[in-house]
Amino acid sequence: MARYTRIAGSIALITLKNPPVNALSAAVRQGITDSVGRALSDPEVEAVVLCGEDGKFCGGADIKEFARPMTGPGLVPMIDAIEAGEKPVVAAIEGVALGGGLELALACHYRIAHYKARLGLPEVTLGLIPAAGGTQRLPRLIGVPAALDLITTGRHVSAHEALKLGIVDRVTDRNTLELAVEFAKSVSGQPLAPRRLSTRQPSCPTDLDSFLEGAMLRVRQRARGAIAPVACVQAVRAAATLPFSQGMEQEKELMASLFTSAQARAMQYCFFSQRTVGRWSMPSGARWDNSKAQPIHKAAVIGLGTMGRGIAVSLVQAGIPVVAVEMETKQLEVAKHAVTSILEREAQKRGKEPKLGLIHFSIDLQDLREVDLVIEAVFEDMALKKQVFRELSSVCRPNAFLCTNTSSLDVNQLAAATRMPELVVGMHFFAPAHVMKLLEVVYGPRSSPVAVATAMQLGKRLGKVSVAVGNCHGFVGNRMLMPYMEQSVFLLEEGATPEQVDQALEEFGFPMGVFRVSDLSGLDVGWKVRKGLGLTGPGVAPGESARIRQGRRYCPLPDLLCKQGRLGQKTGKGWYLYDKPGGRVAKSDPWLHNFLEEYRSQHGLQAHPVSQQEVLERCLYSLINEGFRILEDGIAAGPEDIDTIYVFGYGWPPHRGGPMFHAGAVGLPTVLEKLEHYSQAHPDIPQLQPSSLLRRLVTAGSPPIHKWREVVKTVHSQL
Ligand SMILES: CC/C=C\C=C\CC(=O)SCCNC(=O)CCNC(=O)[C@H](O)C(C)(C)COP(=O)(O)OP(=O)(O)OC[C@H]1O[C@@H](n2cnc3c(N)ncnc32)[C@H](O)[C@@H]1OP(=O)(O)O
Repeated sequence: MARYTRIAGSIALITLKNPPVNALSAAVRQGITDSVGRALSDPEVEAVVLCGEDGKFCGGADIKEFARPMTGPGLVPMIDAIEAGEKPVVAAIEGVALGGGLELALACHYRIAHYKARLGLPEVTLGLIPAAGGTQRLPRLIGVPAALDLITTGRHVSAHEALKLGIVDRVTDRNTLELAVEFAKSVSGQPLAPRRLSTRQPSCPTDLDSFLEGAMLRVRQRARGAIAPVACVQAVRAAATLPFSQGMEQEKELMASLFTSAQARAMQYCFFSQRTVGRWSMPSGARWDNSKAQPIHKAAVIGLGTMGRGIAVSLVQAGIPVVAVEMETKQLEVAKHAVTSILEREAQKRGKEPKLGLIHFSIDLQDLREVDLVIEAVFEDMALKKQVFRELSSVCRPNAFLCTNTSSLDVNQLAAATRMPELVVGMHFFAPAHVMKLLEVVYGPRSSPVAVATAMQLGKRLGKVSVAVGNCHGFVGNRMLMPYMEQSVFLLEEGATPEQVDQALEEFGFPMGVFRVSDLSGLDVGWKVRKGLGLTGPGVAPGESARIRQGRRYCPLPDLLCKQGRLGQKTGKGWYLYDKPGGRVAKSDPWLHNFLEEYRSQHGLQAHPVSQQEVLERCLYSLINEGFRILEDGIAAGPEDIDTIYVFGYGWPPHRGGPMFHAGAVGLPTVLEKLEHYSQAHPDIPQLQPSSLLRRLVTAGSPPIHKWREVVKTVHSQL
């Protein structure tokens, strides 16, 4: 709803009231419409101030209403009525003005923002365009190039940037409402026509056509198949080339095609999933709302390789004092230089001073005596990590939390090396750790709820999307990646090329195919893991066939490349060829194609054409199948957790919702049928055998994804 009050004699104050973000629900739209009508018709009212309750202007349209039939007044007529009114309306923006919230503010004649406010049109991130006039008014206010940037990226801007761009008229560190009321009084009676954005001409680059063509090209490349960013460019083109009313018509048509699209549904599911994972739970019954996080006043990072440096930077940027530890002076100096330059570069990007005073570099573990939490980020080696944990356990305060940054190692084994195993959790960061949004918080059987709550809370402070997961090899993300990667190399044995597999995956929407990713991260990473698992190297039983391990199909191709020193970009060759070691541009490598042919003939393998469909089905459905097993095992609390991990950490295209959402969208019976088909064709690949949870879900009539947890619960209760 909206509250109407009269203040300072002649000012009508309309306050949006719909916690937690004052979203524009039907009741709020009705309240605004009624209040604006009342203010305009009251002769004693000279001007109107519009604000949001509880220091938040407005978080936009109520996304929860999108799935229901529309009721109440429309957003567009409500907004148009404000702009057309004969009394000045001033938006007093605190907190956020996002999406429909900013569109509402753009219809006001003046905008005053608190310096901490954030503004933006993030509709594109929900698979939509700003269709309450946002695509038509913003270009008329700040020009086509700046508006196009904000609308196609959906990025939020600070109040100061909004002032520079011309979105707001004033920024204040005072009481925004008081200033807005003073301001409203001062502009009362002044002509309103120049303040109505719908009547303005947008400022366009002189070479508008080539500018828009270039923008469309860039947006298509970045969009990876998403349709909303393309529609954003089309709508802004309409603003630049058509009168306002025709632009509004185009905006409406474009929105109509997006609103009910599968992509919009997927992206809105991602939005809510990201919030769902914050309400974490553990099989023990510990949950986000019954477990209290401890405050972290000071932290430490042990091991300043690539991961440790990124983690230290994240902590400092979040304002947390850090002790950064390396084992030797020389390594410490190199790391110190690297961390300092990242901090300086990042601060410069944000127009701030680097918080260099917050970090203390040391080679002395005794410096950890005062810290509340340690993140160990040494080399991925169990014996080494155990040694570090033993030392930490004797040096740190008894109640200090000990976290390991590991991508697959057993958190429980590390916990066992300490005096307080309940204070040990995994914090699986993704490289580069100060950039990537995902954090897997891994609890072992002995991790206490308070340790999990503290790590989750810390993740939030670092600006991460944190997902609590159980302890198993590879946790959620990497465990699901294993069958996916295995299928990709099996497909090479059967006749595909890395180029074909990558192209299929990139057309699906991944930023990079599996082989290009492997070249980027280094083939030796997986080689080491496979050695650890006894799949290659000295751990393999003598006489075991090259293509069978532990009774199932194995592909030695990645190991063979590693043995030849083809480790990917760093050695200038891997699955592709690069112009030099460290080169970034992947080229097809005739050597590799010959090598694959020789390999197939050596092993008596008949190459056959592999279709794009087969690549996608085998790679993606094997990954999804593992996701079902993870749910069954209770490693992830729900499909939203898995999907959030994949969207934020593994490049899964958000417009496809995540792997589990995708399975639901394709249809669970189809996924099951395809897995059965491939499993029969390849009985030596157990990962293709459909999981029992998938079968159960299909038997239960393939319920919608938000009901899967109930089916998982019945599985667990029967165990
Ligand atoms: C013809 C026109 C038809 C449609 C027009 C659509 C235009 C639009 O306006 S689309 C919506 C655009 N707005 C957004 O995309 C903003 C989304 N929200 C956010 O980015 C954030 O929530 C935030 C506003 C920046 C606040 O962040 P934070 O303080 O971290 O809180 P959260 O945990 O994210 O959110 C708290 C709580 O509020 C719910 N929520 C947030 N925004 C909306 C919304 N627009 N509609 C409905 N609900 C919203 C969110 O889900 C959380 O709910 P929980 O139940 O607590 O999980």
